[in-house]
Amino acid sequence: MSAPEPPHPQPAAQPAPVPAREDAWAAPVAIGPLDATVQVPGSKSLTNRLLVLAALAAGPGTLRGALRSRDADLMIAALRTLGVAVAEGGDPGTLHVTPGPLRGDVAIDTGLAGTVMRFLPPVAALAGGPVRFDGDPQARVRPMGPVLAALHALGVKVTGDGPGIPTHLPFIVHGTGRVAGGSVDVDASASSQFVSGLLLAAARFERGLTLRHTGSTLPSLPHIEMTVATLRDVGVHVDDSRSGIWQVAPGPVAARDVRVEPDLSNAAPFLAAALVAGGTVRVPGWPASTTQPGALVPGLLERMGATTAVEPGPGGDVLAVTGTGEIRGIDVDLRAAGELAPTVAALAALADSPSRLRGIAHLRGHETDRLAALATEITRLGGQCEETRDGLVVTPRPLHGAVFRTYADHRMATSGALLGLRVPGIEVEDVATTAKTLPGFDAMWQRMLDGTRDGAPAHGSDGRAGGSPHGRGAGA
Ligand SMILES: O=C(O)C1=C[C@@H](OP(=O)(O)O)[C@@H](O)[C@H](O)C1
Ligand SMILES: C=C(OP(=O)(O)O)C(=O)O
Repeated sequence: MSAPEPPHPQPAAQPAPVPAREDAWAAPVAIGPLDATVQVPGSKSLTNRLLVLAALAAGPGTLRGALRSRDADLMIAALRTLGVAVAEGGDPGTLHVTPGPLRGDVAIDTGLAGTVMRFLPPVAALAGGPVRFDGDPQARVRPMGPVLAALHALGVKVTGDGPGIPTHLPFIVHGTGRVAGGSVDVDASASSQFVSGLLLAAARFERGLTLRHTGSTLPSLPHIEMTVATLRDVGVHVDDSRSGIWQVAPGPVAARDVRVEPDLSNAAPFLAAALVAGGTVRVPGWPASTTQPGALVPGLLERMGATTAVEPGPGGDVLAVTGTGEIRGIDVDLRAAGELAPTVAALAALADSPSRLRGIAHLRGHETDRLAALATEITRLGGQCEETRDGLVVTPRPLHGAVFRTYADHRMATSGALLGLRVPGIEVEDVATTAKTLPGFDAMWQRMLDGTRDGAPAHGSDGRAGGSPHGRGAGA
């Protein structure tokens, strides 16, 4: 590993032990190698982009395999509030979206969803009146300024509780039914979602949009590429040939019938579990090509000691990750895939050598300050994890059980679960926070440990492995 950066100023005291809350979840310890297949629901990022595009489309469209979780349901509720009809099909993952004239004089609850708070203000600018946005207390500290300043620069009135252009929730976007569009500069170094939100609505601006990123760094580029790809899939012309500049032509958004890929970032902790416990974890439906940053998961896990294989399955490719229980430290720039940092940090705390995670200063504006949260909670378990200017340095130490605080952050909860596979006595506070993107996470985690598939026992009463071409619990 290269020389670690000097640590960011740390609190002098060790984190105090916290008493277990009644809702704390005793993370199960793995008692042997895993052999499980985990069916992961639809991608949050794709579901919420496809919902927005369906709402802006020229006619009714359908999403299949859509995520149903707090973030997705907040998006659905917000679109309904704006006058878009979203109806469930035969199963909850099928959503029929019928656009309508966008209504003003309404209020939108963003919860803690970055995709809702950053993607919908440009849509609200197309509504026929003021749209008020507010969210969870923690949402009120997430950065919003650049997207609101961009709307202001494009001629949209945006007001907050104080003077000037607001930089945080709550705020009001004063829709007039039209946005002239044109050129705008945006500093997206705090979140790629500022770019994605503006691009998603831009084809409906009269002159389209030319957006230039002005900041020194740009996180989550795959998520911007996902935005561009989903726009092109609905017939919108996007020129991204110049680095840091995106040009969206004005024009209709086509209605589509689309299938949502599984959420590869949510697959990450399950696949990482194979490194911690040893054995094999498989995720069916692994896309052959994708713009999801979770595409980096196999390579990252290989660098940390796993072997990976893509196997053909009845419902498409199955990614299989196999570990021995030995984990290697890693020095990695996670700028492109900050969502994976909590999983990598948990693995790093269990590794046999130090790790350095770089390029993720923007995680300080996620669901919580994720760098501080990870450093505090890994330290609470007896580990050593220090913040740097743009990441974390993790030095493995023997860990012990404690309450693992989650700060309303779903990915803190999944990190705690991963650590708990090896460290007895970890109690994950508020595991229900995983409902942000993965409701039922704790039951899925237990099923993975039981080696079951979709709740079915892995072994029949005769003790033989359940029938599938891939061994116990496998199959799409
Ligand atoms: O556009 C998206 O769907 C997302 C972009 C990323 O945001 P940041 O660029 O703010 O990290 C990512 O972390 C988030 O979970 C989802
Ligand atoms: C940062 C995340 O979410 P959000 O979409 O709320 O930004 C995340 O899911 O890791």
